[in-house]
Amino acid sequence: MRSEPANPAAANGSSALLAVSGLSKSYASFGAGSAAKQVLRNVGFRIDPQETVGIVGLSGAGKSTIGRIIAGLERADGGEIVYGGTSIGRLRGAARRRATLGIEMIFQDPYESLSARMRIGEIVAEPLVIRQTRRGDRAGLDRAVRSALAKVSLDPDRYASRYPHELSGGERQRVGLARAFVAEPRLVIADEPTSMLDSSLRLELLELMDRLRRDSGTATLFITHDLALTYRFCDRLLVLNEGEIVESGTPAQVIDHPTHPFTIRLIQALREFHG
Ligand SMILES: Nc1ncnc2c1ncn2[C@@H]1O[C@H](COP(=O)(O)OP(=O)(O)OP(=O)(O)O)[C@@H](O)[C@H]1O
Repeated sequence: MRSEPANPAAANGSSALLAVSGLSKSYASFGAGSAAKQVLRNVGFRIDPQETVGIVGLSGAGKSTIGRIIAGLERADGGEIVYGGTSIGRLRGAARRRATLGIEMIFQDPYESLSARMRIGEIVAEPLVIRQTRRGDRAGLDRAVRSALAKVSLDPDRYASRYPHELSGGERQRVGLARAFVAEPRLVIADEPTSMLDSSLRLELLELMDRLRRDSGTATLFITHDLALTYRFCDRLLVLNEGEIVESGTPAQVIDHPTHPFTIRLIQALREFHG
């Protein structure tokens, strides 16, 4: 089996943007006699600067849990996360926020991920306000927001003062991209960013995300259940099965020469689906 080193941080932590090792997570189960459900087991991988790494797996495999733990929205039970040379897994509150300022997340559901009470311009400005990069420079902040909206093909004059409910799903996900990239992040975690959109819009949005990340030199963790997409958008691929990484490599290595029985089944299913 091709796999990541057991401890990627130790293997070459100095050049990795993100090094995750030994990550484990369980959720409590409800009901009499229910044992806790382990959703991640000894997960380890690294992401280098500017690299796009895909995580594929079936629904419930634990993909989103990995993204949410790295983004600080969940806490792991065990393991280590080193980001930009700093161990962030055990940091809390302001220290965690400071250490992870360069990490942004794009969520699956464009209907839920944008604050309903904020105007689009405010939503896009938020990462800059949090980083205080344009403190006291209102004109500079407006310029940055307008430029971010223009880069996702949303006319700032038409969209900046609207509210999310006035936009279509595709437009909202463009706002999500503008917000994620406005402050030139070092790492974007994209959790199934197009799975709620019509198939006609999916590729367009992913190509836009790919352009934004290339232009800004941003690394990406691309979470998807669609193996075929990783071929096009990922430098490396991790296959997650029931909370364990069972295979990793370039998409060509993994898809053309799978070695783990789960990956082989996944690829067979993909081939049958696409004829
Ligand atoms: N807050 C939670 N409490 C209890 N169980 C949870 C919680 N969050 C996730 N789970 C469970 O953990 C498992 C992994 O969920 P996760 O969302 O990470 O999977 P996924 O691979 O992203 O799936 P999908 O592709 O369907 O989004 C699932 O069985 C899910 O029900």
